[in-house]
Amino acid sequence: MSNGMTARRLESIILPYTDTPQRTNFLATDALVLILLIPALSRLLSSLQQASNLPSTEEELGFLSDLLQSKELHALFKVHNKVISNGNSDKFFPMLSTSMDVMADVLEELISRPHMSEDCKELFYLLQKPHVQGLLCAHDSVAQKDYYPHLPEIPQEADEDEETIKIVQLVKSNEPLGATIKTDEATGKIVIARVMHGGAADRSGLIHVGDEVVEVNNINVEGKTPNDVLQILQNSEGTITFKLVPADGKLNARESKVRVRAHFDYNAATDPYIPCKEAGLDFNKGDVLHIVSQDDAYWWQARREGDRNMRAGLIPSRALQERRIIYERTQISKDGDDAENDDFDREQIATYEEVAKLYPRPGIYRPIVLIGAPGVGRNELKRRLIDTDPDKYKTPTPWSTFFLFSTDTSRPMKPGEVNGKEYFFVTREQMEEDIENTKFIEFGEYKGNLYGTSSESVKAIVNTGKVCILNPHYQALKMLRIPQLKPYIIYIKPPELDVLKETRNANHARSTFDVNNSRGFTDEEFNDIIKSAARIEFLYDHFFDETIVNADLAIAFSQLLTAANRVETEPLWVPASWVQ
Ligand SMILES: Nc1ncnc2c1ncn2[C@@H]1O[C@H](COP(=O)(O)OP(=O)(O)OP(=O)(O)O)[C@@H](O)[C@H]1O
Repeated sequence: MSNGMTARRLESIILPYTDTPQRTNFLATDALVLILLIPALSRLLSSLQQASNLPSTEEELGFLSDLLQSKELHALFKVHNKVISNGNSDKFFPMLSTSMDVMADVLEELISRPHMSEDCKELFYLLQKPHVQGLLCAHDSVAQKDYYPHLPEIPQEADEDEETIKIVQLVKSNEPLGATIKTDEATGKIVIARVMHGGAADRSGLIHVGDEVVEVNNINVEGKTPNDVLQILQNSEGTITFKLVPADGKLNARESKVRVRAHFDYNAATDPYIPCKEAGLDFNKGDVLHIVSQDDAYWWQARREGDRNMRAGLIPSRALQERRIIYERTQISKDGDDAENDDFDREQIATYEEVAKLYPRPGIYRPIVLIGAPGVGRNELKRRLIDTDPDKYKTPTPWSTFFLFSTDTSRPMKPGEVNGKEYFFVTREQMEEDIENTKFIEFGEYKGNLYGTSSESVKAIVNTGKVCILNPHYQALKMLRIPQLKPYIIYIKPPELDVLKETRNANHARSTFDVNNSRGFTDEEFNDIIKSAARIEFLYDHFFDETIVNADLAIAFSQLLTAANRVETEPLWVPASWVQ
């Protein structure tokens, strides 16, 4: 990737002085940080006791001295220390950090009900009590580790003639500082390039992006490179002191709440463009990421959802990743070896999709959609699922055109056929009009008649409190994946070719490529299944909520049952627009 993509901006992570000279990486290395707040306060207290000659009033000194000795302040410190030490323990880990949002969802859900049971009424009443809300709010603050003091900015108007300097003392602890430095291109000075959200520097509230580093341990860093500064840090022992010129009036912004699902794998170590590899966050396709900052157009800060590490890492922004994909595609089409793949649907560039949690709604079940290559076994799995509870799992009745009493038709309504049972019968004109108006998820023509599945039939099943199960053609996905239907999409993947052949032949599987279903699959058909599966994955894998490999039928089916159960009972990530 060249051609003016992003100039690589070199940054160095501020690493602590370590006991061992090898600095392996950002995450694994011992580090400094922790503001010497308590020792500083004790020092202040003892100097106050000796400082009768300070130019302050008796009253002011008395107040300060009382405050510092007060039981309340000491109790607060104890709580603070306890929270910090518990925060480092694996025993205590919040299940979620957004209980206020859940509460709002529950209230909204309750209020929308025409009738409320006594239990619901009590819950509704309780959740509105200020002390319950206060408790949940406090819970979320602790879960988000939002209890560090955010110190006010040094006033701009103070000492206009003098440069304001802040002195930050740090001590070694078990985590990295969570900040990077670079040489400012305009001034040539060393500045703080980035403060990682949730990292030690961020939580201290004392180090901000743009702060100029003047001295490190009394060594002036003017004219030095970031690497020289790292060297000083590495050679230092014990407490370390930074002398910083604060950046102009800014506090670190609060975290954004955006969650995205990643549609690509990312490995910072192999990314030549990341400004600081050690600060990168690796992730896999399908991971949900909490984007905590989008301040930089090219490098976002993110945490993996559910990760206990509160320090954010750098990931490529959507804009940057899209440019990379476009560039890669132009390279591929230049090489001309992938012409087959740039047809329909590849206009979509899947990078990140904003997601939110959808909570199960009693009596309203998400449709389950089985997608896969023809012949892979979707009908078989669907049939087995329906057999477990035919009252609960329903498949939509298809629509068909017919020409009643006409002599030249191929599909008259047969005697004994009931409209709405095997098919909903409709005139061709009506069906063509409905297709035009995108009322059909999928449709096709067979022997002169149109057949199709309408989104209304899916909705009808959902509205009667049943679980709708479908196995449409994969091109139907775009029509299905809409907020009104909220489907859960399971991709049924074939196993490796030899396992596919072996399992199907052992089971005397009937080929679906044969209209009469009267023979087994040929080798060519097995190959076609594998080929078309690869194509479906290439085009649509960013739509899949889950993948089940259909090797052993019993195992695949039990995975499908588990998935169906999960969809009914667990909050799951869906496109954010579905829950707004
Ligand atoms: N895991 C498996 N092991 C052995 N046989 C299987 C397995 N899964 C499905 N089969 C058999 O393979 C054949 C084709 O399966 P099925 O009809 O479910 O395919 P399909 O994906 O619905 O195909 P199409 O989309 O073309 O209708 C059936 O005879 C089925 O019993």
